[in-house]
Amino acid sequence: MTTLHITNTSRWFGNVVAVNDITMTIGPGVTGLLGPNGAGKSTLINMMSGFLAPSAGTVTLDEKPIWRNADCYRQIGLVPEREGMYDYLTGGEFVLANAELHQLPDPRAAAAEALATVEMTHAADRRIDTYSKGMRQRVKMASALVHHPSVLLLDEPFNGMDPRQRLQLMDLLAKMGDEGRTVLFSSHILEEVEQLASHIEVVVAGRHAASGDFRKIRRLMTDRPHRYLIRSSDNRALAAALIADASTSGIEVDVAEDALRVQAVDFARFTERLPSLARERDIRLLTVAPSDESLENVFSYLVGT
Ligand SMILES: Nc1ncnc2c1ncn2[C@@H]1O[C@H](COP(=O)(O)OP(=O)(O)OP(=O)(O)O)[C@@H](O)[C@H]1O
Repeated sequence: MTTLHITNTSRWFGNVVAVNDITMTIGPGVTGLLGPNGAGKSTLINMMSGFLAPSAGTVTLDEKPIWRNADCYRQIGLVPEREGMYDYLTGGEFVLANAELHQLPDPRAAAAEALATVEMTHAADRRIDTYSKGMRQRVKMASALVHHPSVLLLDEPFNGMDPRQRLQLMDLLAKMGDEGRTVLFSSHILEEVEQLASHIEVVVAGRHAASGDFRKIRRLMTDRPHRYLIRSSDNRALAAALIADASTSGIEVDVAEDALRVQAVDFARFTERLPSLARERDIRLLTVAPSDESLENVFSYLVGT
């Protein structure tokens, strides 16, 4: 069993605080690290993989600090977000180089096995600059897996993959999680995380926003107050009906937009009541659009900013 502990960890770059006093534990199975762009996910992953020292706090693997600890590196595989590959090598040579760096007893066999795991054997002798983005991603994955690490860290691994490649990678990660490996992947796409990880850690603006079961956190997100932009055949009559209903806490008539801006406090009740309130008054609903659905807003709600 391999467990990563991040304890009161911060990392700053000059006066930018990328990670701000985060404490979390990542155990065996698949964990999703979710957060909008710039939240600090890559910085966290780089500290977990030993590429970056924490400015404060500790990052440990089974109680041992990871920074400058070669024993830990042997247990960790990293699939970085950046491309940064030697394009003039073939995929096979690239994976082999990593097998040799790890001083594996039979680097060729290990490289061949890792390439087979990601279904890249057929393209192993082609230069990396002829690969598609998805193929590059798979070769990076093979290189991270070549030494059979017990911890696999992946930074935005699904970026640029087509749906089939995405499913393949999801299956592979799920299998590794089931085998008892500690797998952590970052993403800013809720649906991606939902499909693969039952346990998630949410970071927003460098801070730890939520941790735990995906469904619990999804419910928190769904239950938050929502804002809508509504256009109808009679905005003022609809506004009067909505303000009398307990599902709504605020309404603004936006004359310029010829619309209503509505704050719904009870999401489930609001989505059920709005159509009936309109129907009862012969009002036609023309537009009902959420106006605060960006991930940043959803996440900000979780951290209470
Ligand atoms: N080497 C660096 N020097 C200066 N600032 C940095 C450095 N690395 C990261 N940052 C800053 O730290 C913050 C967090 O960045 P980080 O890349 O960890 O976020 P992220 O959640 O991975 O975002 P993305 O999904 O866009 O990669 C950002 O404000 C970023 O600009």
